[in-house]
Amino acid sequence: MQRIAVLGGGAWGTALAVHLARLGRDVTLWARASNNRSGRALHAAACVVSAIPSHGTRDVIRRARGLLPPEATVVSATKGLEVETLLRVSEVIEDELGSDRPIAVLSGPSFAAELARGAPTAVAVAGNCEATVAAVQREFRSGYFRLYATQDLVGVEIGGAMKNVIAIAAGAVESLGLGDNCPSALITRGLAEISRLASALGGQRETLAGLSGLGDLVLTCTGQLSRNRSVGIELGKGRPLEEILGKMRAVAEGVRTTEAALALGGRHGVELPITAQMADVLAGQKTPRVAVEELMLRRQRSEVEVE
Ligand SMILES: NC(=O)C1=CN([C@@H]2O[C@H](COP(=O)(O)OP(=O)(O)OC[C@H]3O[C@@H](n4cnc5c(N)ncnc54)[C@H](O)[C@@H]3O)[C@@H](O)[C@H]2O)C=CC1
Ligand SMILES: O=C(CO)COP(=O)(O)O
Repeated sequence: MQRIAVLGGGAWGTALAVHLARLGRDVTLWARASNNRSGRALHAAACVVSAIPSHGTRDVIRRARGLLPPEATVVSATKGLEVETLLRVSEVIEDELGSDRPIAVLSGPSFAAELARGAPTAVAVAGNCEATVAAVQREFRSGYFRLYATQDLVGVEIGGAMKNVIAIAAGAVESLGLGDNCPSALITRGLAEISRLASALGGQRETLAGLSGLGDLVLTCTGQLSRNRSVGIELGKGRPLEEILGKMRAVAEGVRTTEAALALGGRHGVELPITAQMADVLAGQKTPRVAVEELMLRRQRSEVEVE
């Protein structure tokens, strides 16, 4: 798997390309403004890493389809859901490239800037076939990058997508200056909510206790580099969403994922109280303070759910 093409010239695509180049892989980075040479590099790729934001993935993969060798592995590094279809990103890729295509998903606590400078980082890798997962584990690992294998695509992708929703909430709570109890409760009940949705979709609850669940949730809810958390911080200051997003150059996936996750929960009869409150906050229908009050006054219940 020496020849690798990375789709997406944003922070994450660039960090992964830098990492892979450091490992001696023959890497081409495809960004929106790329020329034909980068397009042609897809012909020779043994592996294609997709780090396009979720809303652009289908279009980019569709355009790359004719250029990709049939056996090339596609590794999704995107964290989100397709709003129009409520599909996970690996499902979007499969939809476009067919179910025979080897597909893997990389997700876990991994700020792009930290991977780019070689800070120790561990992630989960899931896939539709064991050999594909093992190959990605082997090809991407380094002294500072470690990959844990799993077959649970659903758990890994729902964990990666949903943590961004809770991170926006964590940022908002931080802005309100409510102390340390409240963010801790938010992370814990956020994880319960993510696990509930993943489980209803066929994922394993244990996956959500791992790197692409608890691990990434803690990082994104508390890390200074998180864009999603920073959106929440600004919302907590009373700024309207359009103004916040208008000033941001990078993608905050949690904004779109909130709507998609809520719809997915509705479709599968899964209650997502924090996500539902965040949807109202993002729509400007409620302040973060009112959302916290309403969450606190919900009917009290057992902590552990019996399925
Ligand atoms: N930045 C990070 O630390 C990490 C990001 N991710 C995930 O990676 C994905 C990409 O994030 P970043 O690279 O950080 O975003 P970014 O905001 O830094 O860059 C996004 C890139 O995608 C391109 N783009 C935007 N819309 C597009 C479209 N419709 N079609 C084609 N290209 C489009 C932009 O031109 C830009 O090059 C997201 O799903 C994010 O959640 C995952 C792990 C870490
Ligand atoms: O996914 C990430 C870290 O694992 C990056 O989070 P943000 O998109 O909130 O910056």
